[in-house]
Amino acid sequence: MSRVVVPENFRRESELGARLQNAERLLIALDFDGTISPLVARPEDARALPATARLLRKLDELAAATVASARPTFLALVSGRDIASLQVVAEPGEHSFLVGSHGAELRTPVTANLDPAVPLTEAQRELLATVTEVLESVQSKSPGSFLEYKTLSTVLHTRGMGTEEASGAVVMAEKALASLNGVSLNGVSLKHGKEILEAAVAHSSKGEGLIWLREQTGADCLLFAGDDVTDEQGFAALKAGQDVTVKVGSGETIAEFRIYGPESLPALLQLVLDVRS
Ligand SMILES: O=P(O)(O)OC[C@H]1O[C@H](O[C@H]2O[C@H](CO)[C@@H](O)[C@H](O)[C@H]2O)[C@H](O)[C@@H](O)[C@@H]1O
Repeated sequence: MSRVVVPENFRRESELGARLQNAERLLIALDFDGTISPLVARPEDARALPATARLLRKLDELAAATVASARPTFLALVSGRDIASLQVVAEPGEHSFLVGSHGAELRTPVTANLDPAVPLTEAQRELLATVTEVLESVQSKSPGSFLEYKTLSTVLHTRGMGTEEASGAVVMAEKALASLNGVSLNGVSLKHGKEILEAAVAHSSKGEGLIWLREQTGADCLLFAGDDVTDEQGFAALKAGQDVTVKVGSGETIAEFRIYGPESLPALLQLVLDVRS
């Protein structure tokens, strides 16, 4: 069971603080929607809470200042969004690593601002067009739903619909995809998230993204905070008792610690700055 840490207690949570302080090479990896930003009706309207945005800028500066030192602190955003969308809504600093599309897109600070376009194979392009057509048909029969078009996936959003209508739309989409004639769905990864169903043409996970980040940074302690079901694969890839896993908000989790929501994140980031600056 994860331990709830309320902001006022961070300083007394000696174990959490000690791991962050004692790490030689620390990496702070944060999910975006539901962690850095509160969840909102439209994906394009999501933004970091002002206090979080300010502290992320400070952590990005800390990353720049310590990168060549014996005790670096690295920062990464690890999102289900594609990197092009993440750059717009998260406005990441120049010294941050970016993991987009649930681990399928990987950028170091040096490559983060290069062309975000991901080359798709012809087969992926065709498959994405096919699943998108299916989801468009479902969406047209599901008032209140809408689609989000991403580099490697299409997402059916049901936020704002009634609970029954929303689960009906998701089931309809799953059935329609499963009954596609003559199309192999081996290349499709279906991901359930918070009031979304995503059909991706790349198989990747946040766990793979975090393993890549550890290789890139040589971090001996990695803090990962996330709110969604896809973040559980990230928690699973980390080392119990050495790394720090933080579930943001309610819901089942394998994370060791839990905070109430995005509004509690600034206190955690401030603790990181206090023990690492
Ligand atoms: O890994 P994340 O950075 O948390 O991205 C996961 C998905 O986030 C977005 O959807 C969620 O946030 C939306 C805006 O707050 C909300 O409307 C939606 O209901 C949430 O599921 C994003 O739109 C997806 O593409 C990401 O995969």
